[in-house]
Amino acid sequence: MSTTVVSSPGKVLVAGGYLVLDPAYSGIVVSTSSRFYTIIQPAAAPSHANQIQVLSPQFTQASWRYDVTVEPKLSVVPNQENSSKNKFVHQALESAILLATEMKGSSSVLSALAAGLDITIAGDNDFYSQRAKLAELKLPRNLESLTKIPPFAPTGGSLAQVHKTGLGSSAALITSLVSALLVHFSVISSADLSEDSEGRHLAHNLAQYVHCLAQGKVGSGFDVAAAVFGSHLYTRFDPSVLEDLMTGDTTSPRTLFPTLSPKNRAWNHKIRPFALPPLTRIMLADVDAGSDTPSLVGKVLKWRKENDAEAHALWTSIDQLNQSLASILTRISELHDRDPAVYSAAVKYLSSLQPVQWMANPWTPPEEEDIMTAFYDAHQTSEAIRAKMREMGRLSGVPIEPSEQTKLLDECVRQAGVIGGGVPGAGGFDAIWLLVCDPVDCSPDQRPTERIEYVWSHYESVSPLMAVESKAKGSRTENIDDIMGLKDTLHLS
Ligand SMILES: Nc1ncnc2c1ncn2[C@@H]1O[C@H](COP(=O)(O)OP(=O)(O)OP(=O)(O)O)[C@@H](O)[C@H]1O
Ligand SMILES: C[C@@](O)(CCOP(=O)(O)O)CC(=O)O
Repeated sequence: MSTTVVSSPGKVLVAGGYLVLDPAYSGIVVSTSSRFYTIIQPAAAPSHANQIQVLSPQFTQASWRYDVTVEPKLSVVPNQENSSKNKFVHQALESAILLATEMKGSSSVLSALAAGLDITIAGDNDFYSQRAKLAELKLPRNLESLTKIPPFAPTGGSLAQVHKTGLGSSAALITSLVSALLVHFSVISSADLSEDSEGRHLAHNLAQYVHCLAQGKVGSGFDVAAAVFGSHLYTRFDPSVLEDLMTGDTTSPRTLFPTLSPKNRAWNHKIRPFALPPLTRIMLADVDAGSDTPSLVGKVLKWRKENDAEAHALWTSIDQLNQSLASILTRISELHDRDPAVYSAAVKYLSSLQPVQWMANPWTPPEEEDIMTAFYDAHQTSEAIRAKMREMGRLSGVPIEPSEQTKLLDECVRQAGVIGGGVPGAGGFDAIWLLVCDPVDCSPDQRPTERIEYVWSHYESVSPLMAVESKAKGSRTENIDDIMGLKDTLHLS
């Protein structure tokens, strides 16, 4: 049996934090070029029938063995010699293999496991903070320096110690792992993953289920949806779809397919198309601006519950702004398609001016006016979203955009060619995102990206990430030779 490689992207929730937990609202999710990769191969040592070895070479103590029994009842049991547990990997293996036995039959699964399997998991460097590595290499914290760190670099510690950057490592990992298993066990085809097929929706439903099981709760699921479908406008599914599988005795025989089937109408999430406009670039940074507050979500939801009317008004106004931002960005893409040359000239012009100056030029060529107006609207709207999210933070007593982040973001969004920015997802001290103009024919020192790097270089707390928006829409199968450094770094033959 041949090697299967599946990758799934990370995510940035640009708008819709907290709102997206409620199916009445939606969020703008951008998927990243930074991906998680799962590589499945027949075991190197053929004596390991029905045994699965999982390896995460970027971490210490990150190798897990599982013994699989298919009949009379499926079980995936961690080997006693494992030096650590990995609930996420364990749940992914158990559920994906159970689903495969339901759909393909025990004998098909047994024959795929006959020689044992070696599974390797690798995440792009962006998923884990590279701040310490840059300091160790005595390199400045900029994009150029990040290219000098080898791909899939060892983090130097264990999974429990690693400093994550918020790109959704567990969602991307689970999505790539369960999708690779479904392909390897021939439950779905490689093509299914990249098409709007039932197979792709099955992989989505399975990944959502496993992620909820491993996290012990049903989250909004935008991170898994981004890993499966790529950038989109997300409306969550009603958590009751997973109620039966999540509650009760999960060790007793379960049947997954009736619930996870793409034909199950209880999966009522909505994935609407979205992409960032041409000649713009998302810039992300790992920020170390203050103490971490893990209970942000609980506190905000408590305030919402206790202040129903005020919260309803605030949620409604934020949702209107979020939806406006999504439609303005979509309109900007349409303006590009109408006349790419005019659009390109307009982006070059916008790149040289601060947003406050964008509408001030009386000599703007008439054919560029709509484009300038749309970019200015995007800027105004994303600033208005920030203001409302600060209000949410103030009212609920939670640092959604703490003052340290406000100072940094204000300085960034004042720069020439910067459309907008914010604190992604739940907010806090750990990250920021910016959307900047990225013109084609422009000298390097005139580029908004360079200007932002210069601003960031003055902040001890800021370390950029490499990611741009993923051009491929969600999960896909890969040829291992096409992924720079994957074979070498992982010592795969
Ligand atoms: N490279 C990896 N190999 C194996 N397991 C991993 C890997 N990366 C993450 N995991 C699993 O995911 C878990 C982390 O999940 P958690 O939900 O805490 O992160 P997250 O919220 O997705 O992180 P972030 O959004 O900051 O990337 C780890 O404990 C581990 O079980
Ligand atoms: C607050 C919330 O809406 C977004 C959390 O996003 P992030 O993990 O901070 O990127 C929670 C959720 O949607 O699961």
